[in-house]
Amino acid sequence: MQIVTAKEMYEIDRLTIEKGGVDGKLLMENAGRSIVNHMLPIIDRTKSILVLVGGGNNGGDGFVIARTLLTDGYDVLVVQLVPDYKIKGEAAYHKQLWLNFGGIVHVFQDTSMIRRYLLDADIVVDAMLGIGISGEVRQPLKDVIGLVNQVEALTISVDIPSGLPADEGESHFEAVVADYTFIVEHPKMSLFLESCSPFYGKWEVVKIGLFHSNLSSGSRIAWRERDVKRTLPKRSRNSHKGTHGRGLVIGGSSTMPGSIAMTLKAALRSGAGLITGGTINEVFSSIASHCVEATYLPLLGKAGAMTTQPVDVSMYNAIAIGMGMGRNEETAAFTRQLVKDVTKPILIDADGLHHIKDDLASISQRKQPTILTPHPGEMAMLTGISVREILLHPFEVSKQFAYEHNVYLVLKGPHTIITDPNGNQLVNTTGNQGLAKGGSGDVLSGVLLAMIMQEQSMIEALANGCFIHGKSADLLISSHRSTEDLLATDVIDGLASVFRTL
Ligand SMILES: NC(=O)C1=CN([C@@H]2O[C@H](COP(=O)(O)OP(=O)(O)OC[C@H]3O[C@@H](n4cnc5c(N)ncnc54)[C@H](O)[C@@H]3O)[C@@H](O)[C@H]2O)[C@@H](O)CC1
Ligand SMILES: Nc1ncnc2c1ncn2[C@@H]1O[C@H](COP(=O)(O)OP(=O)(O)O)[C@@H](O)[C@H]1O
Ligand SMILES: [K+]
Repeated sequence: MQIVTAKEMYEIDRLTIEKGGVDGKLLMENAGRSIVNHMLPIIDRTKSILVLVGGGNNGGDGFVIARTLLTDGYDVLVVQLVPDYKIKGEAAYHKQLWLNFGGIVHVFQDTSMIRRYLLDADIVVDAMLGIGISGEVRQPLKDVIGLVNQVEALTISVDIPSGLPADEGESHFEAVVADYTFIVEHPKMSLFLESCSPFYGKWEVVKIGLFHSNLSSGSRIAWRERDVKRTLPKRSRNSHKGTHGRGLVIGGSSTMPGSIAMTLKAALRSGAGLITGGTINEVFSSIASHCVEATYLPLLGKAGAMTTQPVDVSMYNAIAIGMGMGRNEETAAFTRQLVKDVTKPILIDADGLHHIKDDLASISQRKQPTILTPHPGEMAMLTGISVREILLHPFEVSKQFAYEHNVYLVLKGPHTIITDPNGNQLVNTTGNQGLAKGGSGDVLSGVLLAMIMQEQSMIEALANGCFIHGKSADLLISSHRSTEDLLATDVIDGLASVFRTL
């Protein structure tokens, strides 16, 4: 499912009309009708429906929705928020159809009129502003958006909640807080931004028959279950433990022994053939009892943390480093040296990211894939860009960084963005706030390590790992866990139910 900017969406519209020969009026009809089909399970004939129509094509969709519902016997009222002369083109055509079919258009007079209609409505269809918004919302729409957000009625937004930007980078907006949004054809970038996603409510993408095209701006795809099912390698009946990779996890320190244990266990639970934990002597005993299936590589420690030493990694297919290592300077030097020497794919997380912060130039020279898995705070530390700016432009910041440093970047969050060194991006669609707890990242690293050792493209392996990790949390909170009590170790246990369905 391609994620688009407003500009890309207009380009796809244009191609559909010019190359595909599909009339814009037909597309609008398709959009309105498809949205009604998606609305039917959540509305019923006893409810009164108010359609708020703006001056662009989003409003045009609103006229089609109103007509489709009216002809199906629903109680529908249309309020047009702009003067008649502003309704043009395809929207004017569909307004005329609405009138031909016996519909009435109530033109906006003042906010008290809107307040009255809103109080009488059970359902509000928000077709005021779509992806054509520019600048701050003007009056009277600004007030109307405020009123829509005050009333009890169920709010259904068409394509995008009115007032919300489609793209990243906007920090000031006033928008409808929708209960449902039916997104036309492609999710817009803002659906995956922390500041914007709550406005969408529950969402679904409705297909209207647009042209399929490869955008010149590179691929940006929402990674869903069907993608995982398509790309996840199947375990052969004849496989042996060596087939699924031999992985090394380096981490842990006297104060943080648990994190490496979680990474080891998660890797094993995600199909890795053989996993070794590289950690200091004083940590072994405490973690070995938690993960008896792993083997261990003793490393030299000083003051409870790893110190500089050579490590033979020749027998491993991939390495994960950083979890629970601590920030000691000798540990940092050890990490930097290892990352430089190792000619295997290497995943760097947590403290490991701090250690390589000033060594990104040598990372970009690596011939084998380097995978960095920062959360926004770690990304800020790596880039010198504030967390606020990162969250405002996560797609752009990720793309620049991955390209500049020749790395695979997994920028973690409610919508984790995975970027390859060419700037292709996959966005995870699973996970919930139960994961916002210590240890979730360690588990993710283990799942990712297992994935990258199995045959699949690197970016898909990372996206599959993120999907599986989030899905485990989703299944757990839909059964016997809550977002409050969910623990990282539960997410490891939950991996079984995810793999059974894939
Ligand atoms: N080809 C088509 O006809 C299709 C149109 N579609 C719909 O069309 C929408 C995009 O249509 P448009 O490009 O006409 O854009 P919009 O419908 O988002 O709105 C543009 C209108 O809003 C006004 N406006 C812009 N910024 C404003 C602000 N800050 N405050 C107040 N008013 C403002 C403009 O004056 C203009 O009248 C999509 O979101 C989608 O709903 C889809 O149905 C897909 C197919
Ligand atoms: N609100 C949320 N919704 C969905 N996933 C989340 C949320 N918060 C965190 N996560 C996921 O949980 C993991 C947290 O990783 P990280 O921040 O490194 O945790 P830690 O360092 O505590 O182990 C990431 O995979 C992230 O995507
Ligand atoms: K809208």
